[in-house]
Amino acid sequence: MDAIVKKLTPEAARPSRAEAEDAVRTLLRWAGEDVDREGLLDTPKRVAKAYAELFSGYQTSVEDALGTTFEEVGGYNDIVLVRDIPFFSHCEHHMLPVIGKAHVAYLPAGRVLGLSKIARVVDIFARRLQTQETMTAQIAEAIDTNLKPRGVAVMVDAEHMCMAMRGIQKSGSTTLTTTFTGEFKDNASEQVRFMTMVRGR
Ligand SMILES: Nc1nc2c(ncn2[C@@H]2O[C@H](COP(=O)(O)OP(=O)(O)OP(=O)(O)O)[C@@H](O)[C@H]2O)c(=O)[nH]1
Repeated sequence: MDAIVKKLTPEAARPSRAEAEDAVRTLLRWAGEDVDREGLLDTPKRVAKAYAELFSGYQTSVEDALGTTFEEVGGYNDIVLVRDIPFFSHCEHHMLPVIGKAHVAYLPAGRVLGLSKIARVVDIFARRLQTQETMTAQIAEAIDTNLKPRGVAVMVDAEHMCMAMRGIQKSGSTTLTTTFTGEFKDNASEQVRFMTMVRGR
């Protein structure tokens, strides 16, 4: 999966920071701005710096983030759910913000992940351009591949600014997507337990 991203963005073909700043100047001029006015002089630099952070998922490897797993010595083998993981992403269609929460669970098969690693995986994919559906599936696939648990369940609940700030202009509406693998996919009662735990307070 990461190999695909690297193929799309080979380091040698990556534009320089100066080229990125020039692109920002072009967009500002296209929007009708005077790029030489004092308030905008450092804006291209700031935007490029912000993009480096907002799209840092391209520079981060899922395998590295999930590399460390621990043997579960106490015999725990039930659902591990990390819920309400907040994220900021951008849709691949308009490059406008997608703001939401991810709920990620797995059924261990002898090994467990550091809890923070689950949030790291969410951030890696959130910081790449894609659809919400793809992001949901990729989080599940990454945990499945690297941890090899009995099953993974991922739910993403997000508001898309491309639907709120422009176009149809429906703010407050959120989109829910789910991906289930293994025992979560095969067993409807495991899905229900996941949903109940996500909702329970
Ligand atoms: N399925 C899906 N659609 C998305 C996601 N993010 C944005 N979109 C949609 O992508 C679609 C792009 O549609 P287009 O008709 O090509 O673009 P557009 O003219 O800007 O569309 P409008 O938003 O309807 O004005 C829109 O319907 C968006 O709501 C996502 O994560 N998943």
